[in-house]
Amino acid sequence: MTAHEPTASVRDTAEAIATMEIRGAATIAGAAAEALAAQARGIDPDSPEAFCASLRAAARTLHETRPTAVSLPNALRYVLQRMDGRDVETLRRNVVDAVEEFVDQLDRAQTDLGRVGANRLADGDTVMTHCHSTDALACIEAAVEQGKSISAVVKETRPRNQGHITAEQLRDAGVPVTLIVDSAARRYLDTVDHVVVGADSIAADGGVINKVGTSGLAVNARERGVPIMTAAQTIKLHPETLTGHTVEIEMRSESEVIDEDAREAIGDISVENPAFDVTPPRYMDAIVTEHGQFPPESIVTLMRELFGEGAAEPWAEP
Ligand SMILES: O=P(O)(O)OC[C@H]1O[C@H](OP(=O)(O)O)[C@H](O)[C@@H]1O
Repeated sequence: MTAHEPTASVRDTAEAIATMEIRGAATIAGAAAEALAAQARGIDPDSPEAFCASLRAAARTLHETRPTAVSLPNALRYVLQRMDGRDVETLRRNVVDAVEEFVDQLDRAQTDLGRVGANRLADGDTVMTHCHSTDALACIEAAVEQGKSISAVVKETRPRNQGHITAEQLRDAGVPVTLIVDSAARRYLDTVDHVVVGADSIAADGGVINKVGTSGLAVNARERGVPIMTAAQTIKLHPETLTGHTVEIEMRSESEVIDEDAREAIGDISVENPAFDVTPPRYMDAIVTEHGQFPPESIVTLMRELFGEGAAEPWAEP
């Protein structure tokens, strides 16, 4: 291994993110930051420049895994911007400290936004969920902690069925759960009081990029008069959209949609598997963050406050 190559720990984390063994925007961010700390601890470069080059290379490897959740580059940027010092030991300490600080903030932000989201829920409410979002769950769990009785209708969320994880975690929190197939969502909207989803990225115009199926759910919720909120800590804000960039939607393998036997039996068709979609701001009632709730159209104000006019690549040299 040359000094610039990622350590095994970075390669393992990158592999786990790409295969979705580690998944969910906030969890990916925490894992990527921890991998940078492991890289900082695990190398013995002969100069401060070599240390920095090695951390930047690790950041690139981690970034190349999945394209949509901006929490990943935001995490890398947070840590690398604090990579400061004239000697290797100082640089190492600063990176490790920045990672600890980042992970603390991640946990605190989720707790804080959970309380905000919980205030939107009333005692006796039934909520509908899509996919598995730790930010969305934080809102429901905080409502339960406030003493509210909450029930949930959980969409299974094909093709990877992350709804099963949501169902299990809500059951553990004492929330009665009804699991439904995705196509039953509109029927069950008549029985719910609120839809709560997470986000992988939020664009400057207030568009919410989340697990595919969110936009259809939001349109149906609006048609049924059911309020829908996105729970998203501010590391989900996508700074590059401030300067006109769009968010890349990850296309995943067709093997998640159809197994080999069925594929062979059907023959010559094409299969597509986009992992995310964009919900236009007009179909979302609120974005709930650790800084309070925002109408989607006003999220750009918070974005400018936190990121200025945009952001460079995480590995850009200062
Ligand atoms: O950060 P938290 O709220 O945990 O998750 C946010 C989002 O990340 C997930 O993506 P995937 O399952 O990694 O494709 C879902 O789309 C979920 O809403």
